[in-house]
Amino acid sequence: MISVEQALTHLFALVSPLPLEVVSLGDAQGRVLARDVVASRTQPPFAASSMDGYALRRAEVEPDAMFKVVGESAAGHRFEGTVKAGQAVRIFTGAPVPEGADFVVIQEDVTRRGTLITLGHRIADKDNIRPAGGDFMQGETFPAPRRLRPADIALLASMNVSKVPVTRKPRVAILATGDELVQPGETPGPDQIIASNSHGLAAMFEAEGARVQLLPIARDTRASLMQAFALAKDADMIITIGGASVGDHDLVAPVAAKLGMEQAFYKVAMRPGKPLMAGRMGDAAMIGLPGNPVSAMVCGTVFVVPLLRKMLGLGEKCTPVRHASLGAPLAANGPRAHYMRAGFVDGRLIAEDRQDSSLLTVLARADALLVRPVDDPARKIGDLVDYLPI
Ligand SMILES: Nc1nc2c(c(=O)[nH]1)N[C@H]1C(S)=C(S)[C@@H](COP(=O)(O)OP(=O)(O)OC[C@H]3O[C@@H](n4cnc5c(N)ncnc54)[C@H](O)[C@@H]3O)O[C@H]1N2
Ligand code: MOO
Repeated sequence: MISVEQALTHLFALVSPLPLEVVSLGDAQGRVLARDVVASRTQPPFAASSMDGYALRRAEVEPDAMFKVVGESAAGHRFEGTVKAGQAVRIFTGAPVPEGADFVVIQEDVTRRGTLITLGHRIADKDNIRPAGGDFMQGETFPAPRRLRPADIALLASMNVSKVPVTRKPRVAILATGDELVQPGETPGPDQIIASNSHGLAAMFEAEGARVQLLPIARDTRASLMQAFALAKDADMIITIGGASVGDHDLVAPVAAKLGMEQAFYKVAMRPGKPLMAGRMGDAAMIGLPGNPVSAMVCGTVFVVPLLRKMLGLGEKCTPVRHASLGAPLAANGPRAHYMRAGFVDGRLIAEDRQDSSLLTVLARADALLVRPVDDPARKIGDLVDYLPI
């Protein structure tokens, strides 16, 4: 058995960053920017008013000063003239500040009669002008790699970038195996259960930016497994679920080997998730996840998600652990790293009582995987522990 860290090293060696594709801005949310993007314009492109009011010369601002309003500058329609001594231009938020003006008095501080305005007694120092290029300049770089968030999309739009170079989505084929499995919505026989893992993992990988292909459930025969693998031809990564252990019907490893899989490792010193296997299978990375539902989801979180990030060009990093203080004591851990389902109560982390790897209700209500290192000693309330948010 190898450690979680050793397994991750082997796994990273199985995948490489994928090529880029160009998508329209409307399709860029959540995608990973693959190349630096350069602003094709300056924003704002002119000095702009940040308030509705009157543009005039700062040097003339004094209590009760009077000005003649000689025109208007609105957003999209600038005042073409120059503001001269004793003159003001009606101006609105976002409008270009006219030549000659260097100050905007907000309209609340002004009394207007006809074309004349009188300033109030106290005018704040703030000029209410946004300088040209105050947000960004033409030629400024928006750096890759970066997973694009809504605010990034707004910024790229503002830079007049309408097409975005992003890393192609990793194509992940998920293959559930087992005679006992039927799809959600089907009617299971008396000895059957619903295939849950493929759907949980598909959701996890798609949230990370993968395109998931759910293969038909393979029965516990070599022929059925072969057939299912054959459908995964275009995949960058093949994930099998179940059939990874030592039972007579655990056929994934021998069938994968027959199909040319070069196994990088089998079995990791972790709980849940011990019977994990991985290797190269043709052009794809193949990862065999254990069948127990929580084991499959934990392995997805700890191993597959970091690989997808590497494929997306986000670098070779395991998901960083966070720290929290314990809300209940923990017994000493054994020789396998333990990823315990745990929840926050009043800001402190408490491990669930039941940690069996079949319990999806426990996983679904958990906030975190509390990470216990190999041979971690007993812990008391208030001790700092590592966790992965889920
Ligand atoms: N003698 C031993 N028995 C087992 C060992 C061991 O070391 N020696 N390891 C145990 C551990 S740990 C795990 S985890 C499981 C993993 O076994 P497999 O990967 O071969 O998985 P299966 O036997 O096919 O299934 C286990 C369990 O999970 C259910 N399952 C499978 N696929 C799905 C799915 N897609 N959705 C929902 N549930 C699924 C399956 O019905 C079984 O209940 O082996 C232990 N045994
Ligand atoms: O270690 Mo198995 O992966 O729990 O239940």
